[in-house]
Amino acid sequence: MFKKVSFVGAGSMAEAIITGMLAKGFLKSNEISVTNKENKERLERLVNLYQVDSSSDRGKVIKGADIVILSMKPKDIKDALHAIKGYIEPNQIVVSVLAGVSTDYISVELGLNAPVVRAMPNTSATIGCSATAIAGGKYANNEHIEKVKELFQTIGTTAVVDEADLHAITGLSGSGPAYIYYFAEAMEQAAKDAGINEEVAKELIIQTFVGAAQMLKTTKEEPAVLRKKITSPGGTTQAGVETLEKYKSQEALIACIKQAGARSVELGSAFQARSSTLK
Ligand SMILES: NC(=O)C1=CN([C@@H]2O[C@H](COP(=O)(O)OP(=O)(O)OC[C@H]3O[C@@H](n4cnc5c(N)ncnc54)[C@H](O)[C@@H]3O)[C@@H](O)[C@H]2O)C=CC1
Ligand SMILES: O=C(O)[C@@H]1CCC=N1
Repeated sequence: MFKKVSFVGAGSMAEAIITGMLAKGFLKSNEISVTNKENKERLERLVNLYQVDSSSDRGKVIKGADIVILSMKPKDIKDALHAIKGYIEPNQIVVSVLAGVSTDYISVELGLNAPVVRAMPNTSATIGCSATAIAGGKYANNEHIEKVKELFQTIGTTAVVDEADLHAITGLSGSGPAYIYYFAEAMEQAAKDAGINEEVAKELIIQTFVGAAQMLKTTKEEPAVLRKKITSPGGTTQAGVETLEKYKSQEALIACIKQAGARSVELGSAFQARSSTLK
């Protein structure tokens, strides 16, 4: 069991994970400790909403934690690592949810052989529905990975992957909910254009997403097979999908996911360059 989990960075991803862990009763509020950079309001928000412990004293936040979760933006990682490296205790697992930044970079900047594990969750963690990919760095053994898995299982499903795959996975399931919301926005606009009551449209759209996701999960049928079952020859679905094809929508979505993965590589390579100049 965990005694304490600490967050360095108190933004939306930290909040999503905290909400999920508390909702599952994985930890009590006072077993979660959070620190942030300058944004005091963010810290206050988390303290007021979730009664977690917080401090601007990084040593205090990190002390006694089983897991220290790094949850700042990639641009802030170097400063953050330098500010905490003096406080990391032996056997503490350092978990990074940052897009692109490698475990090697984190180990080099920390200057420690601490076990570093990367996790790529998504914001559905807020309601216990994240899809989290997990990869261990060179100092992380199976036991460390299992512990991190245990934590992230409280906020959804987990999959242990090779670190090299995390770039593509970040573009797929880390950013993934945003693509679904983008699609939902388009459906809302189409309903509005058709003069459908906003509340009615919202409910219909949400249930359409939930139902389709449940169909994929429950029937385990291929998406293309499920789609064909809806598509009557010469019917409405065919007319709709043909329009999607006219706009090359599938190509656009594939390019979108690849581009997001490529951005993760780009973010990561900037950090690789910096760490190797330090060696
Ligand atoms: N938002 C998302 O859907 C997902 C985000 N991520 C990753 O999570 C990380 C955080 O993303 P968000 O929570 O969306 O960002 P955010 O901007 O909401 O939060 C980042 C927080 O880190 C704090 N911070 C900056 N420098 C710091 C330092 N030196 N020490 C302590 N705290 C510091 C900032 O004050 C801010 O509150 C990013 O690296 C992102 O790649 C991963 C998966 C999904
Ligand atoms: O947009 C980003 O960079 C982060 C990583 C995955 C989701 N959000």
